[in-house]
Amino acid sequence: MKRRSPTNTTIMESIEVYLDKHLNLLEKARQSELQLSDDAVARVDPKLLSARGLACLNLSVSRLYTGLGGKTIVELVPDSALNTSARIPVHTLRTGDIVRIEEQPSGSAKKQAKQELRDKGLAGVVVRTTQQKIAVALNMDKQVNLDFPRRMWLMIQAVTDLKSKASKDLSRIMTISFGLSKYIPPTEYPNTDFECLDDRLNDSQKEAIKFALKAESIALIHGPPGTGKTHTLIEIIRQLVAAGQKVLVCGPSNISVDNIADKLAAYRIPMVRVGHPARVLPTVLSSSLDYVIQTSDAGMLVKDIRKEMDEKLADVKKARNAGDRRRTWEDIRGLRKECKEREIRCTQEIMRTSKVVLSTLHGAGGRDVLGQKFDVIIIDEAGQALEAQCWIAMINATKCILAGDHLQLGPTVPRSEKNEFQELELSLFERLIKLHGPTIKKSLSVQYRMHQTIMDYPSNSLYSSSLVAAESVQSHLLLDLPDVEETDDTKEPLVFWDTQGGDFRERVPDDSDGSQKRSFQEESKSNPTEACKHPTSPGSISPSPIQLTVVCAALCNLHVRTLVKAGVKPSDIAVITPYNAQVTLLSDTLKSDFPDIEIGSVDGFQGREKEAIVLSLVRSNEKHEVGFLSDERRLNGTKLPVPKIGESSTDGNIVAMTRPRRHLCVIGDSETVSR
Ligand SMILES: Nc1ncnc2c1ncn2[C@@H]1O[C@H](COP(=O)(O)OP(=O)(O)OP(=O)(O)O)[C@@H](O)[C@H]1O
Repeated sequence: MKRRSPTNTTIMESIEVYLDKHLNLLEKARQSELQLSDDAVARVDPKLLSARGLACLNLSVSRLYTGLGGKTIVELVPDSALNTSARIPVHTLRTGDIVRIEEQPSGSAKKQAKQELRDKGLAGVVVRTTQQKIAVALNMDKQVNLDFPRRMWLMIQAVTDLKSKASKDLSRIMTISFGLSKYIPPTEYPNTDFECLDDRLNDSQKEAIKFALKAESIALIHGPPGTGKTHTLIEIIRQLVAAGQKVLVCGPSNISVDNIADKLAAYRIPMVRVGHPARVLPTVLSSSLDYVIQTSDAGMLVKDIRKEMDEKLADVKKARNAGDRRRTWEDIRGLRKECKEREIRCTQEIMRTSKVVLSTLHGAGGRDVLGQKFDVIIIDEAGQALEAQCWIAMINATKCILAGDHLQLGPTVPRSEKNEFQELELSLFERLIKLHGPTIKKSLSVQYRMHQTIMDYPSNSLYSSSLVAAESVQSHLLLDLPDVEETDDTKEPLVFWDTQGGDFRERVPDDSDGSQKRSFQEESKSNPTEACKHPTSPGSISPSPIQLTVVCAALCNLHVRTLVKAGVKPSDIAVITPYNAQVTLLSDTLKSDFPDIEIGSVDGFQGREKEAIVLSLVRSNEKHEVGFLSDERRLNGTKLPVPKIGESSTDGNIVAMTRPRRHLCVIGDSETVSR
């Protein structure tokens, strides 16, 4: 029998099938997201949302003013008629979060009346939170309303474009991505044509840089945690700019883009960061498009218009009747339009002259970036991006460099009971490696973050023991930091507080309100014992930091306090937990004493590092259910070995375990987690 190889026609057909399937899943995901956000915000009792830290109730408007980019900012404070305290109750809202502001219906209001109030609500982005106020930039302009369904819509557009191109003019990147062309790696790197601008680069980084610069159309850089992926990309960007090329740098999240912008800022390269200023790191704000516009000559004119808008906004309050009010709003709308038009002209000029443009992958689908021509597109954290997200930026590209680690958290897809979106979890980065094998990538191997002991577990379980700890970090400990005393904790890189056997069952909120709350409960567990402020009997808990020791009680608070007492700065510590409810509880108990401590979720901490990480795993129940922790995505597609007490620690969050530099403390029930 003769073996036949597939013809181009059959391959084209299979590409079409693949893209159609993708489109179908994205559309379903969009519908499901719309429904979910509806469920979460519209149908769940606001009190329940507030108890989860996802909403703030009983606030009133204290001020309206115009902020960066001509956006109307509304400042909210506790309503004195409904609150005894001037402090906003504990919540998890952070700068950059997309929120809705709605008038609160009275408890007795009819369902329809409540819905009407909801429909009148406005979306916005949190620009500032303090204990006394929350400021929100209102989204008057639909363009900037990048909520999840809209982001899905951008992805659907990208795949639709891809499908139409697939039938006529496929670029080289596309033929490689769909297996129509073989990947031919740039095999020769004459040393003469490459001189590093950064003399600290190690050999694997230099190899990856040469590979990426030489590649004709596409190159992948695989960077396990702390191996200097961002560092390597900075050198690539500097080299490209030095060669007169224009570069678009993207990532799936704001933080992935800002990590690069932050480091690039030191080299004074003309760059601009596109995106909502409230969602940009403060250190990057001076490169943000809105800021650059504001400080330009054209921006000065815009500033005057904004001043006039503020005066008009103040006039709205003073208006004597509905007619006056309507006319003032019309004036404001006119001024806002003028402001926008001037800003668009100014934006085009800035985009034209910037050598480096940075934006999220979704931002690349916005009008500021669309229409610009780039020589190279760089995507960082590509292992975390949905394939469709990458195509938003790559659709017209002639050369792409993708950097990432497909073994860390993959793309986040909407949850569904039937697991129907699982196929979307395969990132383009991972698919390309599967399609073309290791020839399409170069891997970085020296890590500059973790102590050797912290590194060993992720290295052995995920990276075939290929990671090497740089000399500068392999034995560094908390006690080596200035002003830190030597204690049992500060001289240990790895501590496991095992709550197994102790009476530390998790708290499930009262379910008196019916089944609609179940998903919230399932998503958000808290374990008050792990988070409690005053340990019940600290004397009975041996704080001896023996690696992976079984102790009766493991208390997150106690551990943090012990570290701080030994001289570790709260700003060098982060507490990570997979559940929002635990974040709220920990914020409640720790933040007032240590405002600089970071408390967050596993997903939110990807790409970050701290000297010490306390990982609170929460789950501890009779049935030994691990729920979220057993999520394959969080296990990076790798089956974890069952831990043997005293031998190795394990949890579903290896990613979180790769964030500390000198000290990792894992708190959890070894029996629950091992199952
Ligand atoms: N060649 C090098 N020499 C010395 N330090 C380095 C080198 N490369 C990177 N580093 C340092 O290693 C740390 C991690 O680098 P970077 O943030 O670029 O890693 P990463 O791979 O992007 O990390 P992750 O993806 O895990 O967040 C940084 O502190 C960086 O300064």
